[in-house]
Amino acid sequence: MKKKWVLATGNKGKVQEMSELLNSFSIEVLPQSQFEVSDVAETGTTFVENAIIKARHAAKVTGLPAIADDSGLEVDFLNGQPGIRSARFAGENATDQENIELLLSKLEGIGTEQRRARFQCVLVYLRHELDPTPIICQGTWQGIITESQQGENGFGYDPVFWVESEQSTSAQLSKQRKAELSHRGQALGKLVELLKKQLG
Ligand SMILES: O=P(O)(O)OP(=O)(O)OP(=O)(O)OC[C@H]1O[C@@H](n2cnc3c(O)ncnc32)[C@H](O)[C@@H]1O
Ligand SMILES: [Mg+2]
Repeated sequence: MKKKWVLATGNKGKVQEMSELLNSFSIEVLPQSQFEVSDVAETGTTFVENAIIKARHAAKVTGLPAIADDSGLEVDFLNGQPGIRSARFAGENATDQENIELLLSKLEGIGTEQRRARFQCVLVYLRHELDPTPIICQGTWQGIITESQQGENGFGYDPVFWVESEQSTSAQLSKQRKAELSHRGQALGKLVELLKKQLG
């Protein structure tokens, strides 16, 4: 029987982006919704702290190894905001749409240079709740915040994240292309390499 791990996220977009690659191992990586893991308060001040908090919580509740993602958008004009607060930029239970609208309103009249931004992603793997040596991987993706929304793919801020090399927003990229370029794709690639070594 395949071993099971838990993917410690409540975000369906992340589950989509991470499941396929992670499940190419001899391990089944299942989203935390299948184990009734509740969302946990993200009380850290860094992506890495929050990723550990989420992975540890899921490992504790399920008794299984856990992988978590903490990610967000840093905008130059906003001195790196919304950062770790990206999911809650427009309030605790804000929708993607509300967060995007708040971001565009804060950048009204601001030129391209100051609209530069980057997505950050930190992935954490814990073998168990009290694992003292988590595996930690990071990825960064540069872009520019557009003035209006374009594209239907992805989630979060993808419709306003302009990727210069592709001359499109992240929401106009295919799933495959986003995975090749994105912060999460980069972090995941590194994690998979390290896991392969660890699993032999
Ligand atoms: O905490 P979990 O349950 O994993 O789900 P979440 O959506 O709350 O995730 P985070 O706390 O890590 O917040 C990350 C936010 O940053 C944004 N974000 C992260 N990666 C993104 C991506 O690939 N495309 C667009 N927006 C992204 C998006 O708004 C996310 O909600
Ligand atoms: Mg969150």
